Amino acid sequence: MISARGLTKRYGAVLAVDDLSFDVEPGAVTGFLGANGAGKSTTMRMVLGLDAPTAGTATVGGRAYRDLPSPLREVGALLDPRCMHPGRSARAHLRWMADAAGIARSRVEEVLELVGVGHAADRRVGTFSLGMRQRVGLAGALLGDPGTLLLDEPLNGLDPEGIRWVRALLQGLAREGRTVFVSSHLLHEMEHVAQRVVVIARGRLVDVLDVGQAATVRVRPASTRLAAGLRAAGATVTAVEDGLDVEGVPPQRVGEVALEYGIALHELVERRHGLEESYLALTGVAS
Ligand SMILES: Nc1ncnc2c1ncn2[C@@H]1O[C@H](COP(=O)(O)OP(=O)(O)OP(=O)(O)O)[C@@H](O)[C@H]1O
Repeated sequence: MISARGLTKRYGAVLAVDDLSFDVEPGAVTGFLGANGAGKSTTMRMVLGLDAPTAGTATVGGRAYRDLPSPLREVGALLDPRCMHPGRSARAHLRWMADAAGIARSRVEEVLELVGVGHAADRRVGTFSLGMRQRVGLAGALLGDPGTLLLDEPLNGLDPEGIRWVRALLQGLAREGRTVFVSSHLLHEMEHVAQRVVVIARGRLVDVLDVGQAATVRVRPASTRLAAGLRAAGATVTAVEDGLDVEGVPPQRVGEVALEYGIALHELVERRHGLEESYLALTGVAS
């Protein structure tokens, strides 16, 4: 688990991270969503001990990063993939990391294959596209088979196939019980990869949202008899345009109630509450 408590970072006049507290639980992908400059990278750098907080603490499994006995085996990180040495090959880059952490070189070959860069392992990283560098960066994060992953914008520069692949990889890692924390400034990316999302704006916590939990069933026609029947069945019903929005009962139950009342439905659609609605509502309030 990653925990931030009162985490604050000031760069001169800029308050980059402002009294941020949140937990990232194992077993799920947790998104870290905020506009450019909201403070995501600074927060991740503080968790990784690369920046010292002005105030507050950040811990992984209850310890500060610098106190972890074998950091690369406990925490895998992907920060800016443009920071790799352009003259080194992907294999040399990963071997250098593995040697520094006492990890067997055979593991380098495993992660190269895992991220799909095996065929280009001896090419200089400087010749790689951003998407390929992201894959090498991910390989580096996975090298020590860590229980916790912090990935800063890992989908940047990937093509649609690459994005689908990373999503599946991260969800698989979370299912194995790992803690996976992934930042993005793009809402729809988070909606498809994360189960929970920590939302920040201007360095402050806005909210922690569950993605796609509650659902609304939209039915037409907007029959008052149907609305009464659904309420009697325990639903919350709101009249909208030419239909009804029904919450609190599953779609099958809505269909059954309509049948009981002899009402022909013209439409019955389940809509998961999108992160977008919550995000816009929240950031609208916050701005
Ligand atoms: N080393 C630094 N010195 C001065 N200001 C900094 C430094 N690093 C970050 N900042 C400022 O702190 C704020 C937060 O930046 P940060 O990079 O953490 O945001 P971010 O949410 O990761 O944005 P992006 O999505 O653009 O990467 C910004 O105003 C940025 O200009």
